[in-house]
Amino acid sequence: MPAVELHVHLEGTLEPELIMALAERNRVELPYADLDDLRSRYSFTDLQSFLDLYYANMAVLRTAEDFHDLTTAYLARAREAGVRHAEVFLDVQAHTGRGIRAAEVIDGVTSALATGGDHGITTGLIVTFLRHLPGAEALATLQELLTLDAPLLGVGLCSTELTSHASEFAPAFDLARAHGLHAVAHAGEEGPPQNVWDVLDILRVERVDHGVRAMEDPVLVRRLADERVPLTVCPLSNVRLRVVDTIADHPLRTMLEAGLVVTVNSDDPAYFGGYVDENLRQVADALALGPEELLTLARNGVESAFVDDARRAELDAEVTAWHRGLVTHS
Ligand code: HPA
Ligand SMILES: [Zn+2]
Repeated sequence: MPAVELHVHLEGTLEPELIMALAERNRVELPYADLDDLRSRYSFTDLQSFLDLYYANMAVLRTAEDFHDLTTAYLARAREAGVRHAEVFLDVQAHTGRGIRAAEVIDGVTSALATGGDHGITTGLIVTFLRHLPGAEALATLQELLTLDAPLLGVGLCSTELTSHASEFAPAFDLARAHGLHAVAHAGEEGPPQNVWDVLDILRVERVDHGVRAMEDPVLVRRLADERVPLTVCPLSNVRLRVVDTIADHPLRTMLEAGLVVTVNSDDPAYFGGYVDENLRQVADALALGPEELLTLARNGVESAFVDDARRAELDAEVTAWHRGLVTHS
């Protein structure tokens, strides 16, 4: 299925093998005996238990070349997964906070994203502010990125939902909007439906990342459906971070039936057991999604992407051709 990926953290595509290779290249001491020992840590009890490992592993990312290699590896794997357009998240503050210059990070990532065409993928870069850090630091980070003329598509918000209020980040989101940037935010993953209301009303986001817990609030569901606010859902992530018990318990089908603009995404595929193709396969199997439901998911991705009309028409044509083949051959 030709896919649009709207919720993937570049740092979450850092595969264990690349962690070990970069540790050696950069002479970074890791607290793991070997690859198997590292892999044995990939069992999570909640979002925070994942974030602890995710941030710790970023220690191996030091130079523009590292960020370039990470991004190139993602593009190659994404192409295999059927991705035709990807809007990737980058946690710039997780790197500047370790003494890496923002310019180093941005240079490495954007030089690789510029080769997306070689993989048949159009791309966009969304800088995600870290919600566990003060709102003033998000604002300062964006100001620096604007000074650097970083080619940004938008801004987002991620990390723990439980320790701060969305309003802290309003100045950063307002500045982003004033510069014509798009706005998205994680909400309703570990946090309650109120967090979704807050990012809609206070940060004025155009898409909600995750948003699965919106299902606990029927008035919110009606609003999201009426306003066609896309939700970038990540099924394997939700299972691995215990937002849902099993893939068969995932509310994705119910969300579609409620008229929500749901898309399927990989979040942190190196940590959660699969890229977007595997997310689609597992959710389709477990929830018995047929060709029409898969078509809706694919079309939702195209509708929700921050692309111009010409690119949207191309993506739409690919999806239509794929669906025609699927129906003809079934
Ligand atoms: O699933 C997530 N939630 C919040 N922050 C994140 N940062 C990477 N992945 C995630
Ligand atoms: Zn995420």
